[in-house]
Amino acid sequence: MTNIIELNNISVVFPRKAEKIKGNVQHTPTNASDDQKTTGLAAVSSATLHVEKGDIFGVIGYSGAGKSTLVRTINLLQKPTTGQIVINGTPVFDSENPVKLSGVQLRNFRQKIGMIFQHFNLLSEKTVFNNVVFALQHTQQKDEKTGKIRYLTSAEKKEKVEHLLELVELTELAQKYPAQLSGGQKQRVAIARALANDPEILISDEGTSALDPKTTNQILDLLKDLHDRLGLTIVLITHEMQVVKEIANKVAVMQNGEIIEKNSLIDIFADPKAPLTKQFIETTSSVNRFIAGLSKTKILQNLASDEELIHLDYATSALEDPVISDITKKFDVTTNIFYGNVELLQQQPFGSLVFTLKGSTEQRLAAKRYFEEKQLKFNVLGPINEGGLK
Ligand SMILES: Nc1ncnc2c1ncn2[C@@H]1O[C@H](COP(=O)(O)OP(=O)(O)OP(=O)(O)O)[C@@H](O)[C@H]1O
Repeated sequence: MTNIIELNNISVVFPRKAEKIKGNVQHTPTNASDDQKTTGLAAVSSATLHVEKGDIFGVIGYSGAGKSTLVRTINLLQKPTTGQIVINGTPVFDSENPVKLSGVQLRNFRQKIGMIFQHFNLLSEKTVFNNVVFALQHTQQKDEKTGKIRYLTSAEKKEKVEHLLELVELTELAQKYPAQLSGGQKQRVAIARALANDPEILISDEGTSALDPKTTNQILDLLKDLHDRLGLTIVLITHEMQVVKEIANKVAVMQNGEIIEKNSLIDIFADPKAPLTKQFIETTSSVNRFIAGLSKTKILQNLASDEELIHLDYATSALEDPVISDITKKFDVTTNIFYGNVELLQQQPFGSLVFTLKGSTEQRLAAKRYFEEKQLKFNVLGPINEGGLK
């Protein structure tokens, strides 16, 4: 697969205006100039992000981590201080070998990168139809008869907008104004507008953050559907791991202007390295809360002498066997599930189970060896020794 977006060693240093700075980003990038080191605050430090065509790349971090600043460099809404940007194989920014883009080139390049925002940014005095058609005002195409480049005709624009509104299922609301729409509907208008110039890349800057959970899922389903149908590459900024989990295939975690971890979604969830990544993952699962609450239950005290309480994570990349039913058949153990949350991540089972394993010492050992063979992470939560959990 080819990289459609390459952000290489990007740093963005803003002039030091303490009152404007939300986070505590006190460091400067190693490749910043001496001047920037003394006068600037680094919103992004030496960040490298490669996005392949067709990726849905989630960029996650808390407020002030530098996500928006980094992602806004993709369409040069934010100029990096240092680094290099290559879009679709064409360098569009390089601090070492400056790239000169004319106003028209810059506009054409930006038109191919759609963007949606948390607060939709619709024009309140324009109807849904006119909000979308607005994005076509500078659009040009080759005239089929004359071969000359010209602006779209009104009829062409109308046809295009109608098609876009159909894509986002808003045909009936074409003549409504933003104030008459729900948040989800407003974001659909913004998506239609973002797609007006047939972009290959769509950037969502907290596009679902202002929406309730049900509407968030509907918008994420729509984005996934548009990704599949139009072959879009999507870069999704969010502070919610659940959003990433729903649709992304890759993830980058940002903290203090740096990308501290990046990987495929499955590998991030299966083997998170940074403490912040672990924290984000924990927000999407309640297994740790369940385990922490065990002491308030009688589950551990009530374990029989031939019983263990097991916490097992489904987190391997190729797990298809029904392991629980396997162990009961193969090793004649019995199980009782107390907690279970297994879902599909990129079509692979992922989640956790907490269950008792009952049988002779040998049978239980054989079952645990089987988990090991399947490369499943597990730990024994009980019985409790004097020293605490075994
Ligand atoms: N134009 C600017 N001038 C000065 N500082 C800025 C500017 N834009 C952003 N910053 C600062 O850069 C840092 C990173 O901000 P950024 O908006 O990229 O973070 P974020 O992770 O997207 O957070 P949020 O979700 O809150 O927008 C913050 O400390 C912010 O205050």
